[in-house]
Amino acid sequence: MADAATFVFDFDSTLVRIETLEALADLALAGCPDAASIRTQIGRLTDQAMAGELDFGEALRRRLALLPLTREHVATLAARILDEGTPSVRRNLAFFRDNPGRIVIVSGGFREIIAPVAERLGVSPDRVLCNDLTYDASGRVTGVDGTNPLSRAGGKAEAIRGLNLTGPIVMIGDGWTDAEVKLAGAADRFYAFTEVVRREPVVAAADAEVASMDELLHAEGLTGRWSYPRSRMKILLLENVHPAAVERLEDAGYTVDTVKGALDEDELIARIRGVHVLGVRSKTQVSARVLDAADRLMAVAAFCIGTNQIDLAAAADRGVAVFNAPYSNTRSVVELAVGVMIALMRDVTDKSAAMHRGEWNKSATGSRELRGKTLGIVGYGAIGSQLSVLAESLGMRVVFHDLTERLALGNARRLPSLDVLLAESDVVSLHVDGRVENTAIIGAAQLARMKEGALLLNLSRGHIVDVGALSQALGSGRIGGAAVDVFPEEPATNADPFDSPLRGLKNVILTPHIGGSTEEAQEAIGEFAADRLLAYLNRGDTTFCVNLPNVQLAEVSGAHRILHIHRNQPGVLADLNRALAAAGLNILGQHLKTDERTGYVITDVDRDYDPQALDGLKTVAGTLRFRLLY
Ligand SMILES: NC(=O)C1=CN([C@@H]2O[C@H](COP(=O)(O)OP(=O)(O)OC[C@H]3O[C@@H](n4cnc5c(N)ncnc54)[C@H](O)[C@@H]3O)[C@@H](O)[C@H]2O)C=CC1
Ligand SMILES: O=C(O)CCC(=O)C(=O)O
Repeated sequence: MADAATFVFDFDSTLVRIETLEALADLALAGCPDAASIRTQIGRLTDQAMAGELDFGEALRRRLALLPLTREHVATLAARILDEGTPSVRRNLAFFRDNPGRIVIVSGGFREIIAPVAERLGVSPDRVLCNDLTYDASGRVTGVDGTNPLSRAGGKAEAIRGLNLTGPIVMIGDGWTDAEVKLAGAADRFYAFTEVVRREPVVAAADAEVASMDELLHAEGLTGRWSYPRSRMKILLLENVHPAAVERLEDAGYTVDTVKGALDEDELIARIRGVHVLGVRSKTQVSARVLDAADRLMAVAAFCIGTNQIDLAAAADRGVAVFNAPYSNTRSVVELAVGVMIALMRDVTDKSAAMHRGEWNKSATGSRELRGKTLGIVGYGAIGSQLSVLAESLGMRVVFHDLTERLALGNARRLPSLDVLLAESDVVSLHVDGRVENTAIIGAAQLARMKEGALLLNLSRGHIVDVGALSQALGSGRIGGAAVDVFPEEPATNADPFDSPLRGLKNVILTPHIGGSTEEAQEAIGEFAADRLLAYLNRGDTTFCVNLPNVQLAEVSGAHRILHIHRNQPGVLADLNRALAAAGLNILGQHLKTDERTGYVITDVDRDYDPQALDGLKTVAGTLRFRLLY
């Protein structure tokens, strides 16, 4: 049988996320007046050596000579070096512990610092190849042991050869001295490790680049902490999603790309290949055509409440989960609705505009209080019912109409139809969702049923109102004023122009779809939606998913998890379990949840199985998507 590969790891910026010598310089130079200039010189020498521009041994000697380094400084760094582990190495300690005979550490760094890390990783001292510092009688560092090949240029290749390893040798590191090992013929493969630092010449000289231990193990066909390297999973976030989301997703190890504005269908089709997760807000249309072009897509997140911009059924039919943030901007919309109601009642915006033109018009005519007026809320969901509470506390009477049964809060009264509500209300506020059937539910006929001079608010979706009819009703004075935040056609970015028949009308407040645009709401949405995505990607949890059955799941522990999304048709679970049994997989736990369209089966199995056995599961009739998680 062929010998298994030996993995030879560099230390600085590979197994740990620091450059040892720079950390020692920080300690040795604390309080030194020339610290900044010495540090700059040391940093430059390190970079030159790592990029292959300066002989390594020469750079090491020059750097040590610049430093008043003592045994205490070295001991201080050694005491805290375990805290400096590279994140993906810390995640994959099991790989090191399970393969003690296959790991070597080779470094131009120093034994006192490397030893604690080697011990934690289970690497025996004879497989730790590094420099030994020399000290004078007072404990000051004088240099390194010059007989050690690692104190010289090309020393890594020589040191590795000295081990007389059999089988393939795989070198992993971030620096030029690591690339040299392969160039000198002392390694069969060289991976440029770029989790901590990415050096172009090193990447260019490598057989492949790996941005984490997970990618390395995946590239070498080995089992790591995760079933798939997260850094290879591409997340594309459009429409200026809050940085809190980017941070959360990147911290979890995923690769995130952002785009400031919305993309149109063709632009999105051009960008979607290779994307595993797409994040949008209200403007990007995720159509069946887009989903067809998506070859890797697993999930879409609407970083907002509305999901009418996403073809939910088409996504479900392709096994793509869709999430939103149903409550994170609710309060912001409600506060804006209250604000514009007061502003319309008091004609604030027209009066303010007149003042800016230098006109003083102090008059109470047409200005009214909210107190005692009737607010008609159309759509008594999260926003509508929250508005109901605030409006009552301002002294308004609240009536509402909803298609489904809703709990009337406070003294709010449910009305049997939209028409009755329109006839009773002094202010009508629309908070229905953006389903296609709601197109133009407020048109000329409905406006004609409203009280003379009543106010209309639309902070839901643009297509709900026929804006041509509204413009006529406002122009004729039939409707006393309107506040409109959403439009049938909205510019894709802030740089694009806006037009509407509502422009220039008296007592009309137009806002650029900012109902949910507060700092608080955007941050909360970013965090919530990112957490939902992570729960789905990392453990298969579909809580709050709007197009697949919701299943709440704990972290996978001591098992492998098989996620199977299928068309809801007879016999799928039986077929799946037959396939699991045929593959000899031992089931530890299983959940099935279905809706009228789709089924979702989660099966936790013993880790001990032949991975090829899983192929049979993908062929179960009705399968839409299959995923393995651990
Ligand atoms: N302007 C903005 O920035 C924002 C706008 N929105 C919009 O507000 C909408 C509502 O949000 P939520 O209250 O959280 O949604 P929700 O789903 O909790 O409530 C919507 C309610 O409308 C009802 N409904 C639907 N069609 C109806 C109809 N024709 N007649 C009567 N009732 C109807 C539903 O039964 C439901 O109770 C969102 O779907 C979104 O389109 C949401 C957030 C920010
Ligand atoms: O500002 C946004 O992203 C859209 C807000 C919105 O309309 C929603 O949450 O549904």
